[in-house]
Amino acid sequence: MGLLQNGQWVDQWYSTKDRDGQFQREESSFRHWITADGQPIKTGETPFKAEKGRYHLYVSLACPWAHRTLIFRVLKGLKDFISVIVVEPHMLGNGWEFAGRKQSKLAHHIIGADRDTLNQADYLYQIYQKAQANYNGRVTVPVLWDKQNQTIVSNESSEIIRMLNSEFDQLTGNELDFYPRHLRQQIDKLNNFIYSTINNGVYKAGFATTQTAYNQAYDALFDALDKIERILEDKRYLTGSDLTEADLRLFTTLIRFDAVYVGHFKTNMKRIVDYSNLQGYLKDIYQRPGVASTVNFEHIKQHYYFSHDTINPTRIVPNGPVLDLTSTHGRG
Ligand SMILES: N[C@@H](CCC(=O)N[C@@H](CS)C(=O)NCC(=O)O)C(=O)O
Repeated sequence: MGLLQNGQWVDQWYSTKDRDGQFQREESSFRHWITADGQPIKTGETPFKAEKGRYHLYVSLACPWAHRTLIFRVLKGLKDFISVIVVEPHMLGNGWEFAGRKQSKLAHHIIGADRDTLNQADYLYQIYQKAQANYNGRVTVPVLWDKQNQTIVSNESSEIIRMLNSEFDQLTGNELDFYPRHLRQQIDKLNNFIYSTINNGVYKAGFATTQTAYNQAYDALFDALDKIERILEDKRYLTGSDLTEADLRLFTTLIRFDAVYVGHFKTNMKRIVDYSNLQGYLKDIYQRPGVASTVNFEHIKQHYYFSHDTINPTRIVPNGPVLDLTSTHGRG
């Protein structure tokens, strides 16, 4: 894996040297917004109007951030409006790759990964180069691509899901609102807490290169899970009886937890199945129509165990665990 430096691909792992062994996620670079009427949210910004067939998502089925966008695409009835291409789960020397001829020898094709039939790229970094020839930074999924202007609208999942939540409603007629005005403050607060301790917290534990950095992340993560377990004691979802963005953002980490993070990232004080409220809540969301179709455990496990060879040098991908996500969730 690597990054683009002045538009050139450089194979390089995350550096934790200057931060006492702590992993820090880089800020996303493409931050434009699609709007319903095509008016940019800030004056002078490039306009991107919500239109059927104009936009495209490049995703990995393994990635929790990309997963958010896939869930919103399904729940907001956008499958016929926004197309999708899935990268291979193995992220190696060339970063994210598409299925096809030029695939590196080590990475192998996993069912469910696609060729880039839209831009004919072999690697995701070529999509970034196409959008900005001298781009500097990491090459991450998800990418929201504009077919009309041949550029990246956004590579920030938290903002992509906001656009999908509201800006296409006039076209789809789907007015489900996962970020309702009256809950925004509460959702934002939950998001901040869950992002730093849980969503990114598992990575902080897994990518730590000192015991102290790992310990800090581990403690904050399990304190946070205990807190969420208590919130879910008398509420079906985080803010009450309605599913919101905060739940969907938490879900993509919870669904990977027992399958990957417990072992690979050493977040092993407890599994999600050991928490009665969290496990029921996880199943409840998984069983919502459309959600299970966005979950691919083969891509999830292949990605983490195979790509992070500093953590798992043998690249052996475990066969287990056996997960039960379809039995009654009991959260009604
Ligand atoms: N802030 C970004 C983060 C996305 C992200 O870090 N994606 C990971 C995969 S889970 C990635 O593509 N990493 C490649 C890299 O860092 O080089 C978002 O939420 O959209």
